[in-house]
Amino acid sequence: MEPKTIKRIGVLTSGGDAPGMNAAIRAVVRAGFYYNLEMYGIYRGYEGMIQDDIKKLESKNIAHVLERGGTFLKSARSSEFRTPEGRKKAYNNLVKHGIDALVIIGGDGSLTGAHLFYNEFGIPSIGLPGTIDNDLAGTDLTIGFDTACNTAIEAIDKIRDTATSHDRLFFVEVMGRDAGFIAINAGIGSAAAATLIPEKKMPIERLVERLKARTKAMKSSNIVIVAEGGKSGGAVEIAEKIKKELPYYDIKVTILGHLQRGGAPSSLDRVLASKLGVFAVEGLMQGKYDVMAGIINNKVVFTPISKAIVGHKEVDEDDFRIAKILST
Ligand SMILES: Nc1ncnc2c1ncn2[C@@H]1O[C@H](COP(=O)(O)OP(=O)(O)O)[C@@H](O)[C@H]1O
Ligand SMILES: O=P(O)(O)OC[C@H]1O[C@](O)(COP(=O)(O)O)[C@@H](O)[C@@H]1O
Ligand SMILES: [Mg+2]
Repeated sequence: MEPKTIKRIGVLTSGGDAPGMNAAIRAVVRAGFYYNLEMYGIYRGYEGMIQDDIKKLESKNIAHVLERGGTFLKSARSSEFRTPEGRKKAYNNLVKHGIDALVIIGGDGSLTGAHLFYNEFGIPSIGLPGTIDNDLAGTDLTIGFDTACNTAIEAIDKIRDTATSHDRLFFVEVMGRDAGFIAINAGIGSAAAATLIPEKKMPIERLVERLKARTKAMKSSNIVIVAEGGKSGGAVEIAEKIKKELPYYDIKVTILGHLQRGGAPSSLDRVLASKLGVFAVEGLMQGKYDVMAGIINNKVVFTPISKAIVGHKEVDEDDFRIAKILST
C-alpha cells in the first residue's frame, strides 16, 4: 500500500496485560520520537479510546518503564468496542486528537478488534502480540509468554520441594483459558508427571495409569500441570476425580492464577518487545497496515492480522510428545 503521511501515532495496550508490554510501549514511543513523530498514549485500551482517555506522551513518561511488569497505559476489556456505535465514538476521539495511526498491543481479541476497526475506518494500524497465552499465529513467541513460563516454573520448583518432603501429589493449575502453551512449557521445564491442556483431552483413566506407574517406579514427588479451562476440567475437578481412584495419595491443589501475569519481564521479553516496537513504527511509515509484527526464526515479520488471529494456534506436536516421553 502507498504509505500515508503519518504525524501522530496513538499506542494502546488491551486485553490481559503481559510482562513486556511496557517495554513495547517504550520502544514504540522512542522510535516515534526518533522519526520526529508525535506520540499519544491511549489509556485503558479500547475503553479509553471510547472515553477519550488520551494524552500526549513525552520522553519522561517512558523513563524506567522497560523493566517494569504490567502496563503503565493500563489495560481493559471493552464490551462497548464490540459494538459499531462504540467503535464510531472511538474513531471520533482519534480524529479529535489528530491521531493518524495506531499501534495496538494485545492478544487475539484485541487484534480482532483492530482488524475490524481498520476495515471500518481505514486508520493505518499495526498490532503487536502482547499476551502471556502465546496463542497468536504469525509469531513464534508473544510478548509476556517467556516471563509467564519462568514465573510458573519458579513457582512449581518451590512446590516440588514441599511435595517431595511430604510425598504428596500436587495438581498445579496454570493460566491459558483456551491455550496450553504455558502448561506444556511449564510441564517440560519442571519435570511434571503429566500435563493437561485444553487442546487435547487426556482420559482420567490414562492419568491414573501414569500415576500408578510412577508409584511403582518409586518417584518421590508427582506434580501434574493443568491448564485452566482444560478439556478434562480445572485442577480442583481433576484432583477430586483422582482422589476417588487413588485414595492412598495425599493430594494438594495450587492455582497459580494472576501471579503469572505480573513481574519484571525476562530478557527475552524485553528484547522481543523492543524489536517489535521499533518495527511497528517503521512498518507504519512504510505503509504496512492491518498487519501484526511478530518474530519467526529470530527475524521480525509482518503478517496480515486476519491470518494472525485465524483459527487456533496449535501446541507443537513435538512439544506434546516430549512432555509425554519425559514424564514416564
Ligand atoms: N470481535 C471483536 N470485535 C471488536 N472488538 C473485539 C472483538 N474481540 C475482542 N475485542 C476487543 O478486544 C478486547 C480484548 O480482547 P480479549 O479477548 O479480552 O483479550 P486479548 O486481546 O488479550 O485476547 C475486548 O475487550 C474487546 O474490546
Ligand atoms: O484477567 P482475566 O479476566 O482474569 O482473564 C484471565 C485470562 O487472561 C489470560 O491471563 C490472558 O489472556 P489474554 O491475553 O487473551 O487476555 C489467560 O491466560 C486467562 O485465561
Ligand atoms: Mg486472548
